[in-house]
Amino acid sequence: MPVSAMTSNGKTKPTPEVRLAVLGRAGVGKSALVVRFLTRRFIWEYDPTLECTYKHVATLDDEMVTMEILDTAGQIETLQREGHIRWADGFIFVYAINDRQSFEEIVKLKDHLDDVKKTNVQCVLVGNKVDLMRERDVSTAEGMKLATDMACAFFETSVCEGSEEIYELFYEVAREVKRRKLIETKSRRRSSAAQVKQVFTKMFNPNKQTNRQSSM
Ligand SMILES: Nc1nc2c(ncn2[C@@H]2O[C@H](COP(=O)(O)OP(=O)(O)OP(=O)(O)O)[C@@H](O)[C@H]2O)c(=O)[nH]1
Repeated sequence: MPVSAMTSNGKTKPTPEVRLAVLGRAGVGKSALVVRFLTRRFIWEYDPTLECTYKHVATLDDEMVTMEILDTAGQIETLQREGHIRWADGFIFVYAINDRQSFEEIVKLKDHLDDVKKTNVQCVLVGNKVDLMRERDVSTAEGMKLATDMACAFFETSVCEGSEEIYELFYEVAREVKRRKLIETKSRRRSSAAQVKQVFTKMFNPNKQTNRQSSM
């Protein structure tokens, strides 16, 4: 059921919804990241095969927003992943800094996303497990470079240590999605207002076009 917020004139309006999907190779810490964001707690083990969607109401820039967060499983069929991509408005790409393959997989995931969405999407890139510094296999500079190529923000996190970036990154992508939706709504309204104007012009000035043609 959609969540509602009370407006200043006493009416209720549904809060905008932002759907986020968390993508990345198995074992990079996607479930841990989502659970840390929602509960501020770290749980060491999760069922790797489980996919979960969570609903979370947050206050973003003085407005309530309902966030739906899909924690995907690392190993899934392409068709299933396409379904996730179509469902979501924004994406959190996660790799582990001690797992080079997980970093390389991000490029493939982003390409797949671009193929399915065929439009610019809001996303962030996350290099997790920075507490395992000695096992580091992907440098911060490489992460930053990839984020620049993907035109998105970059965060390094340690979900087990609970770095503040975890909260920031969810809000960053939700804020971007909200902004895009607002722009889309405005331009939709503008184009339907233009259509209405055109209909009225035709109804009340049926000869307008003819006159213009004859005066040429
Ligand atoms: N050291 C360390 N371990 C972490 C961190 N985040 C997650 N882990 C551990 O990494 C393992 C995998 O974490 P998950 O959250 O299950 O990873 P996942 O990406 O959801 O994996 P799948 O569900 O298989 O796709 C678990 O043992 C976590 O405890 C972190 O920041 N540091």
